[in-house]
Amino acid sequence: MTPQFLKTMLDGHLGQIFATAADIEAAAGQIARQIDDATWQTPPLLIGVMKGAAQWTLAVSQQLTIQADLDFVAVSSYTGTKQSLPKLTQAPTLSVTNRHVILLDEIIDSGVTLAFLIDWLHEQQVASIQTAVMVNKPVARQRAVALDYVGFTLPDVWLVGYGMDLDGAYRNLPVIAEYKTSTSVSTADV
Ligand SMILES: O=P(O)(O)OC[C@H]1O[C@H](OP(=O)(O)OP(=O)(O)O)[C@H](O)[C@@H]1O
Ligand SMILES: Nc1nc2[nH]cnc2c(=O)[nH]1
Repeated sequence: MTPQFLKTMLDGHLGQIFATAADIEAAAGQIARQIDDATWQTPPLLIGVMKGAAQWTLAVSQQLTIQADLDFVAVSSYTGTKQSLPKLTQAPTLSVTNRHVILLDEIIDSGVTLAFLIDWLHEQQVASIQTAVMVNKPVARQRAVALDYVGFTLPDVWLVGYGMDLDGAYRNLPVIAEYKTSTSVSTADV
């Protein structure tokens, strides 16, 4: 049974629900355990990629039991479902030089955003970079990016919820859901 409010909010565009809030918290917890168990010469610096990665960054960072620093960058490259060149609209406030950075993003799709940020972090002379993504959509990859921690690997459909948007909407949905660009009326899931 799909909560009625999701159907109402997405108004005929709701497709498959791939993960609930509980599934996402559990995936974030497993990743936090792996980060806990890794060997760190200095506390890692977690950097969330705003806006979309806000929820994911907190889900992972709040389940860590080791000391870690937390910061954010803002990058924007999508208007609707169309991508343009990524722009760094906000740099981290902490110094990243010589830091062991964990980049957290809620989704990797073409890979252009994370590849751009990884290049930028190398220019700032970080000590190391790891990546932790909530969703890996590998089908349309254009830039290869090494993924250290992955929550869910999903098909090539437009996703919304848990930070993922369509023109700014739906980020607050507590699930990862498919947004169908063509509307359909179904009674199967009522
Ligand atoms: O792998 P890619 O194809 O580059 O896509 C991934 C990026 O797309 C979204 O960013 P968006 O530009 O929509 O900004 P947002 O975080 O503000 O939603 C998302 O937050 C990722 O950062
Ligand atoms: N919201 C959202 N942002 C993306 N950026 C790249 N792929 C996606 C996607 O499927 N959904």
